[in-house]
Amino acid sequence: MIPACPDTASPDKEPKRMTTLTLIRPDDWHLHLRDGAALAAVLPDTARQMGRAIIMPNLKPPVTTVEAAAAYRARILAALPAGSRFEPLMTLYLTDNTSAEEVRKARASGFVHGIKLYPAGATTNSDFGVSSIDKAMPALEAMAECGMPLLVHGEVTDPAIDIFDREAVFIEQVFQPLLARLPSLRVVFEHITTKDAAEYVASAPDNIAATITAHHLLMNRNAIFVGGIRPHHYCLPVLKRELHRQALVQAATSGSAKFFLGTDSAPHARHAKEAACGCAGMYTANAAIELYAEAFEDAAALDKLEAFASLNGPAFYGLAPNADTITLVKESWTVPAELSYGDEVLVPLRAGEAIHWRMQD
Ligand SMILES: NC(=O)N[C@@H](CC(=O)O)C(=O)O
Ligand SMILES: [Zn+2]
Ligand SMILES: [Zn+2]
Repeated sequence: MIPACPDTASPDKEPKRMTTLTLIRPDDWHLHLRDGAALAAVLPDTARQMGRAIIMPNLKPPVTTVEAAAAYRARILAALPAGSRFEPLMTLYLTDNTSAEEVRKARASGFVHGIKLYPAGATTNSDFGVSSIDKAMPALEAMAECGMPLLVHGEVTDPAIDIFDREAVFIEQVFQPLLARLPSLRVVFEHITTKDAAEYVASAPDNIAATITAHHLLMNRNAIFVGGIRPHHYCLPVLKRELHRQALVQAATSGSAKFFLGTDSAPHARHAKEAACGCAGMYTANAAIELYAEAFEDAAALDKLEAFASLNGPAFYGLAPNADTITLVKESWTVPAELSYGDEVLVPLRAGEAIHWRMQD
């Protein structure tokens, strides 16, 4: 990281304000790109900022085979802007029927970098998810054997469990028993939202890591209800109390290599969000690194951003960091009120509001 300070005219009078920030190009370790016209609409946003991204497999139908992942990867590459060097890192969607053979095939493919566990019914397009860990055991054992990371949406789905407690209960009921059975399994606890998860991951062995979204670093659950119900602030796992937000900020800025950037940018058309039963997911890919920069700056930890955004993820996945850099400038700009999304429109996080960092082209 090469911070530059233009306040050299009065070096003694003012505290150093960082106004440009050059980072090794970041990667997004948790991204939803969708497919077809939606894919074509959102992909350029991520490709502009990120070197690579872990592409979530919750399409309709989900990406459950290496063959389907190869075809999806080809569609992503075909939709990239000319000259882009963005690399999609593919994942498979774990089901009760995923075979050990498919896991080994995925490992051998070289382009499948993780297998995603969605508890059935936990989130958007998760109906084909795992109904019980026992059923997925042959696949999970093969993953532990061949070193294939398990990416986890860590929420229980029991309707009797309060929605704000579903992540903490998942740790107890699913995560701990699973790791007791397969202690060498490499696991990414995706989009963690609680102090419980941050502490659990921090104290777990090195094969356990976590992604953290920008929105969970920047907002607490009050943001869902400011002056009325805010469907664009609804995502899963749902935003939590301020004490949890603070614990996530602490984890992300702690310098621990276990935590890394995963936007969980999850586009849904405006009408699907602003509805009687609105979809879960926030769109942040258009301003991803800027939103993280804000969160790190608020925590006076901009010096920790590069490791979180550009180094810890590749290290966990056994990849080299990107070879080029990006530069952020301290400069306010207004997020568009909406973005085009195929034939529809999409409302990004902070629509119509200011963001105080801007990535240079
Ligand atoms: N995060 C979300 O609220 N939604 C994601 C699914 C997910 O990551 O759980 C989506 O695909 O829309
Ligand atoms: Zn999820
Ligand atoms: Zn997600």
